[in-house]
Amino acid sequence: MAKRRLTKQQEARIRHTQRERHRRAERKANLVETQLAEGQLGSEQPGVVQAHYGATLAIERPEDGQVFRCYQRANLPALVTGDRVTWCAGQDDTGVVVACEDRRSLLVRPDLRGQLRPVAANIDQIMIVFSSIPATPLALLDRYLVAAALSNIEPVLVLNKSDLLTVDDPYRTYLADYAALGYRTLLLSAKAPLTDTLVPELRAKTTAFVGQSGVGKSSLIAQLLGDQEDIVVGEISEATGKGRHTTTTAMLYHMPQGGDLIDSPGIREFGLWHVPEDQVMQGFPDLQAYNGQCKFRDCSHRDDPGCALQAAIARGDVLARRLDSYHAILASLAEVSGYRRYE
Ligand SMILES: Nc1nc2c(ncn2[C@@H]2O[C@H](COP(=O)(O)OP(=O)(O)OP(=O)(O)O)[C@@H](O)[C@H]2O)c(=O)[nH]1
Ligand SMILES: [Zn+2]
Repeated sequence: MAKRRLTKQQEARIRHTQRERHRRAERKANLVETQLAEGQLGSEQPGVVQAHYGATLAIERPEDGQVFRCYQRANLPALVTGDRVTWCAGQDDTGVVVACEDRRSLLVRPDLRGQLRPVAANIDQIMIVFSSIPATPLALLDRYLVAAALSNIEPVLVLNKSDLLTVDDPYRTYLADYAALGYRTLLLSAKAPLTDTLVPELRAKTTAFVGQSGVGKSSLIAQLLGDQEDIVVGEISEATGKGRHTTTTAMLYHMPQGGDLIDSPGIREFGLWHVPEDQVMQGFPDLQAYNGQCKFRDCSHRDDPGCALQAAIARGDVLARRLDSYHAILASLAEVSGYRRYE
């Protein structure tokens, strides 16, 4: 996927265009309300939010894949990519969204003022991609797992670049450790066909890919989408005048071999969004099993007497590095107050 590096001038132009578009959209939204009131719109039909641009939504009609530029009724909550909606067609590939289905899951992230904003809906699973080169820190993987647990989205640990692993590579052990903890795991290479590895895991589901820079997310996604990305984004550009290079909104794609993909630069950084300190333990089911069994209620799980976690480690029932990871994540949260560090 193309990387975006914009100059200040380009950014200013984009902001200007966005403001203009927003104004036009507001006028259109009023018009749409009038049309709706006067019965000038088509009958209600199902749709999927494929992308979200300021005040307009790209709504895909599932039966033929055609994309419509829609406004949403004022009484609806903020809709996001992945939302299943009911909408009515207007003139010239436009329409209005009149209802939104309940969401199976919702990714939210704090904005610059710390308010949680929805980013994408109905994601079923998150592929946490990692590699030995560059070496992904295990605490980072654990951080993604915390974020996945808090979002109620199933994580899958994907060790990419299997072609670079040595026979006794420690990353093989790390992957096996996660499998032993009960997580789904995959070992694969973006340099090889994904037909028997990744593809079957994606069917009939909506997936997002996350992971640190350089682990191979773009390579995997490019192989999964083929030429699709251009086709889909091309359609949107035509409808809204917004080119692909200015698109930072989450996009929903259909993968030719089955399943949907929701992707954006922001979503790829998913695990680095703020995590509330008191909920970090939720991403560590193996540690959580012992939570509350320590001698002291305010046990720091370090060298306190009667710590159930330290005892479990000593018995070999818990991996020491998972507790290290837990402490590292807590420390990183305490270091700088709030989410800004992770923006
Ligand atoms: N040997 C090997 N190289 C790979 C594999 N997957 C990706 N690469 C290479 O790793 C480098 C980084 O891959 P990308 O797909 O750009 O990684 P990314 O995760 O999208 O990185 P960002 O865009 O920075 O987030 C590229 O040079 C790829 O060719 C793999 O399975 N094996
Ligand atoms: Zn303890």
